[in-house]
Amino acid sequence: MGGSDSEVRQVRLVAHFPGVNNTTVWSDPASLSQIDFSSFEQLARTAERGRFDYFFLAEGLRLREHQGQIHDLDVVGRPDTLTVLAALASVTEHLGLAGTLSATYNEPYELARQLASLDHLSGGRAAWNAVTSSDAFTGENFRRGGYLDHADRYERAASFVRAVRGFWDAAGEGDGGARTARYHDRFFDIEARPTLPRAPQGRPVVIQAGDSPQGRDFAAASADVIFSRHGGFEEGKAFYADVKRRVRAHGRDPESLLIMPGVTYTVGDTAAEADEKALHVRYQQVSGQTAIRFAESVWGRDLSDHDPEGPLPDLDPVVEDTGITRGRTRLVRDPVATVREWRELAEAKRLSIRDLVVEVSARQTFVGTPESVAADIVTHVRERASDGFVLVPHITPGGLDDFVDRVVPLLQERGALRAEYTGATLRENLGLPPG
Ligand SMILES: Cc1cc2nc3c(=O)[nH]c(=O)nc-3n(C[C@H](O)[C@H](O)[C@H](O)COP(=O)(O)O)c2cc1C
Repeated sequence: MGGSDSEVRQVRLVAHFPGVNNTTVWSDPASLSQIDFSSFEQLARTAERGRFDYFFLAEGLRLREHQGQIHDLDVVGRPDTLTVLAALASVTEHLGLAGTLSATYNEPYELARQLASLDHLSGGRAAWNAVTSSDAFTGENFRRGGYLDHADRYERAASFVRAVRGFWDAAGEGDGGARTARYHDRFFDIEARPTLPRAPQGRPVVIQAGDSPQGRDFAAASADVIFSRHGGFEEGKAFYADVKRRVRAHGRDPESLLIMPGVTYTVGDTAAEADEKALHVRYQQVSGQTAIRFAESVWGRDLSDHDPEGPLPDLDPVVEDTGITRGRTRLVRDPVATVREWRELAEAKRLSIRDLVVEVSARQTFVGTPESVAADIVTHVRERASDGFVLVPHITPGGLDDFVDRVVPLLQERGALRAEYTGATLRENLGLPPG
């Protein structure tokens, strides 16, 4: 991508269909169903109008729980990833279609076949976010696969991705258009021939999301794209440098792995208006009840008798895994240190529980006028804090409209975003080497 330093580096853009958490302001009348196809279609069409690289679905294979009850402060439930993407293939032409599918709970042959099918149906636009899935209780839904330790999940994922790629490669080779691919290791014992011809991309695009050293190495060894949480400028630069170093250590061209942090944004006519809007959105995202549940997940205790508009609980967190909140991907690793930091912050800024949760959990990455947001995005990519962004809107499904109408044209004027799609496949549009 990018080319010489005098050229403007191209910004890669991804539209994240909002998940079932409180990033979306579900109480806003503009927020519609997270299940109806019309919502997926609207967001995908908007992304394609904005010349985004791909549309992206996260996945949760079990409903979130809090204190043994379904966590129902936001919306609950979402349809199957591949089914939605297949339907979207018929209402879009160029947009990539990326689905999160767990390497812990699926089977390589089946998934390789499903992704190859999506690649055929969409004319070369399929992508797979190969996650390991982080919570043991999801494993209860999959008795056969069960749950694995963190390190085992990455070992299985590496073996899984190798097998999936092997099946993609075995298509179109050998007698009758396919050769037998064999995988025998600790996790798999498979000998199979693909049932489809070679996919248009050969190998559909593989994305990785996982932040530990093992996760980063897994991506450095085998992914085309990383979906990260490091959207801020300095943390983004540190993450970018770390991952590209790992990519080089695996003997790969650093440009062959794209780093795409998830970010949120608010645009306004003036900087002051954008700041005001952003703060308003944050308090809508974090209701009093949401703040208490968030605090409970860190303290590991019932805090329902606390006033969200009052001071932080004068209690120590319960350190052992109480399972009070299950099914979130973002868990605090060290509750004692986190609570200590929060106490200091709350005292210094005189924050209530709700103010504190707003402060630590829901800050938008880009806030400003369309001009300043476009300039910030170009700066992040130029300075290698990222190769682009996964935009997570706070309204479902219309939340990308203002970005596409107001920021995209400015990125195009600066030469940082394509005016038209030029590649035949997602891989080509992303500027990745052939699969
Ligand atoms: C940005 C990001 C997004 C993720 N999205 C999902 C998801 O949609 N579904 C899922 O099952 N796991 C998801 N995960 C979980 C990871 O696959 C992984 O299991 C978890 O982060 C633990 O690995 P780590 O210690 O390497 O981060 C996500 C992780 C990250 C960092």
